[in-house]
Amino acid sequence: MTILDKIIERKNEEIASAKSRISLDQLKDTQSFGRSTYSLKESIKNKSGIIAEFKRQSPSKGIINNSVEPLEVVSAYENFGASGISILTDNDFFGGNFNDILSVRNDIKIPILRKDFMIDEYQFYEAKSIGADVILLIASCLSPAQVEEFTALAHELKMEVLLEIHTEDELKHFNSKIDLVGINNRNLKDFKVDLQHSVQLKNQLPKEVLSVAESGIYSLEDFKFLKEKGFDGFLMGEYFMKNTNPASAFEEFASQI
Ligand SMILES: O=P(O)(O)OC[C@@H](O)[C@@H](O)c1c[nH]c2ccccc12
Repeated sequence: MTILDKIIERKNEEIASAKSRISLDQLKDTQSFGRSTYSLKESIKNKSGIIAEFKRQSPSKGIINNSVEPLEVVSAYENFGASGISILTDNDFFGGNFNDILSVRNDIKIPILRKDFMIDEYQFYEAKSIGADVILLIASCLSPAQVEEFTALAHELKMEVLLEIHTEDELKHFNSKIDLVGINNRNLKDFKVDLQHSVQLKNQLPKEVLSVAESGIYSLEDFKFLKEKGFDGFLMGEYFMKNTNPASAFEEFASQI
């Protein structure tokens, strides 16, 4: 059983228990009041392209940073030019929770990506109710038909979709309704990072599609390499979060690009 299988198994239990507390019908009545929606497609074109991730821990790295508050970190990311914010809401494996989005959404005026393992329509209503603008769909957890169905649902709820792929085979999950395609430089099965592989995969996507390089961007050189190869967005978590002060790490990085 891979780590991804374990995460999905646990996610199914988590969703079942959430449904027993709040039914889908009840959830549908919950509005994300007081927050306008922001487009990542727009913001990626107009700013640095960096989607900075608030990430406390991960299965591959263990604890990354357990002593910073989401608002102090993500508002600095916004101020220093991030195109968007990614916030992990998976608790068991990544140490995140809904409150990490709830506690920042009224102060953040750039798109917020709810980063989780989306496998059930229930989670899309949850995402909307906590104030997310963008949803991640991971191809390796879904069928192409589910990707289509969930994309339509996200759009109905006025959220954009970032489809994450990692293999050539997963290119078949792409459809023209998808807003952005993320290519994960990290293989979720063995955690290996390969930037060249991502570039090769990107070149097989239609030219006009907005592309995001995800994970394992650990230096200015990595960033510049991927930018040169035509990526529009850059999803970066650990590089900033591993510092005692992620905000100043972001500021320094942003001043060099
Ligand atoms: O911390 P990194 O290596 O910069 O990676 C960020 C982000 O890409 C990574 O957290 C991620 C990419 N796809 C995911 C899917 C689920 C959970 C996490 C992820």
